[in-house]
Amino acid sequence: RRTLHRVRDAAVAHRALNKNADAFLDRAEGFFPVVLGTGLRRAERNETIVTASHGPHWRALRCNLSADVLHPSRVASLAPLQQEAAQALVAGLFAKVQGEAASVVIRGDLNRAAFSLLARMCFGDGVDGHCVESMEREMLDLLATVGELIPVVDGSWLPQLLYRRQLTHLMGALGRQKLMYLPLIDARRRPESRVYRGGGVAYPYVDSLLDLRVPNGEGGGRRALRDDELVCLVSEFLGSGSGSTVACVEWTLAHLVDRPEVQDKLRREIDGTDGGAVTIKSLRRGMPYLNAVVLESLRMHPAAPFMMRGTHGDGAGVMGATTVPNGDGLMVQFVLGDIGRDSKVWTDPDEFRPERFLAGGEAEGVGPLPGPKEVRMLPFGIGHRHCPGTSFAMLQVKCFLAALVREFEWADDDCGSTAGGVDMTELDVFFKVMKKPLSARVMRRSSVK
Ligand code: HEM
Repeated sequence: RRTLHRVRDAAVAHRALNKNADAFLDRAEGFFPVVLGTGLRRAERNETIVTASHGPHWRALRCNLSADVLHPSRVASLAPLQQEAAQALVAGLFAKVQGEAASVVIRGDLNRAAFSLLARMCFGDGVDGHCVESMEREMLDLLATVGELIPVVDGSWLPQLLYRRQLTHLMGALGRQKLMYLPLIDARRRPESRVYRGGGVAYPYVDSLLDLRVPNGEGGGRRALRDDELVCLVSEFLGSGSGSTVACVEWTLAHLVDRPEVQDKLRREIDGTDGGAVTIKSLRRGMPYLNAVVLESLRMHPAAPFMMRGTHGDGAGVMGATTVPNGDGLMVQFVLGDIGRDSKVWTDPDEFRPERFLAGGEAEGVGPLPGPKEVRMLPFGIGHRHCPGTSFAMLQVKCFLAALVREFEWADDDCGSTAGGVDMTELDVFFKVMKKPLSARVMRRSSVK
């Protein structure tokens, strides 16, 4: 069992993750419910990128995703797919808002759009829509169960005894995922599936995983990934990529509903860009206010509530933990929401104020990832283990928001709000989500003008 230490302070995070980065390269073993549930010994475990220890296996998995699938230069080629997903999201809302306005709980629509895009990137084009829906349902179920377990998993084996029901449910969900994913993975093994016809996904994630050879441990040489490993990696891709972007878009919309003047200002920027047709080019060229709005949202509500690292000797010293029982090491939990609202670093940290990220603002130059000189927020982590989906996710969130704000006006829905406006209560489960899903009054702009 390891000792758990929580970091809520930006300066301590900087001391650990920038100044002593090498001591914090590892994940905290045994912290992840899936690992706890399977209970496999490390040598047999189906590691994902998140769970793998720093070393050659992790490096092979991570390089494959970040260099072959999500490298910033590749993200440009995924942009048309993101645009298509945004258009499908808007079309779905048009269907819901048939009159002038409607009350909409947006989370489900966002999740469908984000998940379908990732499923396409994962398995290629042509996966049946019902199959995608079933995968999405199972993923939501899995994330909900993992979310129940995360607060109680502390690196010991006790939760395995106390939370048997949730662990059994988790194993069932993983088993059902396996049944759904394996036929789709097998389909990608057929040579004809590798013919790229243009206009779709050029190199699906599954193809990259099938081509990958990972170090064979003590046996030496390299080997292909086992079926169970492929299933876990696909699950990680679909799960970590969808819920995170959905949470970020939902939180941002909630603030736009709460602060109509911010929404108007954002809409003016969007309307003024390329005649209102927001393209990936225009998003990449700038749109400083949209960028500021998204960063402010991520500062206050980082989609991943915590970031886990494991450390020993030096790292434990940096944390001020001089006595670590049994020399087992220290599990360090960086509380990302608290770090982004550290009052020693931010003025009025609980206020949604995107202007702070604009030129002349207190956070001018602060981006999604911190530089080596200071840590002010950590929405995508930091260092070697920072989120490999950062560029892709930022683009996707902006793409969805730009489309939603261009086509609709978003207002407070009386039924869904408290007397004080939108209910911003947070719930830390697998992701940091709105405790009460956003319900907004959505008006088509054509009917507003
Ligand atoms: C708004 C969206 C997202 C947020 C806020 C987010 C946040 C994070 C954070 C905080 C970490 C931990 C980083 C660290 O320990 O330094 C992480 C890791 C990771 N994320 Fe994301 N993420 C997002 C989207 C995505 C997407 C779209 C994907 C892939 C499709 C992805 C895949 C991963 C993976 C595989 C890791 C593990 C990296 C490693 O351990 O080497 N994430 N993410």
